[in-house]
Amino acid sequence: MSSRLLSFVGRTGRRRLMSTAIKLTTVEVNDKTGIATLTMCRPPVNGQNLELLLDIKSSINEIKNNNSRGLIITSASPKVFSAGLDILEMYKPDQQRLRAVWTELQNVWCDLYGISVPTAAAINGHAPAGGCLLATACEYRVMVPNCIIGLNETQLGIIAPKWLVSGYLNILPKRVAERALTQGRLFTTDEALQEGLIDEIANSKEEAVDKCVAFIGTFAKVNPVARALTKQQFRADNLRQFHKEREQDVDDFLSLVNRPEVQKGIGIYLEGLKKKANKQ
Ligand SMILES: CC/C=C\C/C=C\C/C=C\C/C=C/C(=O)SCCNC(=O)CCNC(=O)[C@H](O)C(C)(C)COP(=O)(O)OP(=O)(O)OC[C@H]1O[C@@H](n2cnc3c(N)ncnc32)[C@H](O)[C@@H]1OP(=O)(O)O
Repeated sequence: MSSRLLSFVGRTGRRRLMSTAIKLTTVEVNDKTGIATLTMCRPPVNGQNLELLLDIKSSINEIKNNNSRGLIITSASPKVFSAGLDILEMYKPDQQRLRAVWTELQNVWCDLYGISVPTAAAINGHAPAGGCLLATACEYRVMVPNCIIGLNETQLGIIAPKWLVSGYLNILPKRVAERALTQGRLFTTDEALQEGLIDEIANSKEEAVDKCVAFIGTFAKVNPVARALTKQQFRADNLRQFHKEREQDVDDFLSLVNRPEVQKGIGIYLEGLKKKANKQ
């Protein structure tokens, strides 16, 4: 939950500031299907800052505890599923906050990757880097046309840690994953379908959600405990490895981001994003 200062003029005519709690995710459970939809709502691009990550984590936990039959993750933004980590969190960072950001990204990944109910991503817009991470943590992906998805870290001069790559390796053949990661390739929707990075294309967000619901529906007649244990068997090795390395991984991330050449690169990248946005 993030707090925002609202400014208003009170009865005395003085401007007052009021702090309100704003949730950056919503959870809606469909009464008929029992499926929960987790929607990210941090305009304009669902940049994963500390508050969004905390809210995603708490929404996943809410879904874990409310007996939902499945989880669909999507975005309230019309063009972007998630632009990945909020780069502002990494530029000239406050060290404690940066540590918390990476720890929460780890938490979101392991909670989403490890949840026992069926999961699907309705990718209703672009999903680079951390956006792709969320989608690949799920069991099924449906994406709208003319968007991009992938792990582009090497393009930014950084490397994606092993746990982040493991989602990719669950889906893509090793040869395709290695080439895509070393190139920092962003796949178009059509390319992603061709390579198997996504499972289906849908013409709208609504259709994407419907297709995710249909996927989750395929488990209706499967014993949920047997399903959950089977999913766990497939994912346990990656999770075990992640838990062994997670503390070292935070230290590695911090030392990488704090390197002067990486800070310089992030500054240039941010400038490029702003210039591009101003041209549009
Ligand atoms: C740099 C990282 C350094 C060290 C990390 C080390 C290891 C970590 C390894 C892996 C973990 C994951 C990392 C990440 O997720 S890094 C983030 C990577 N994300 C990107 O490269 C995406 C950048 N964004 C885009 O390509 C486009 O915005 C996008 C295709 C998503 C949408 O395009 P659209 O045309 O719809 O919007 P824009 O006009 O480009 O953007 C609008 C607005 O939003 C700002 N913006 C965009 N993306 C981000 C972001 N990730 N963080 C912060 N802000 C972002 C953009 O600047 C515009 O702002 P404004 O000018 O103020 O309107």
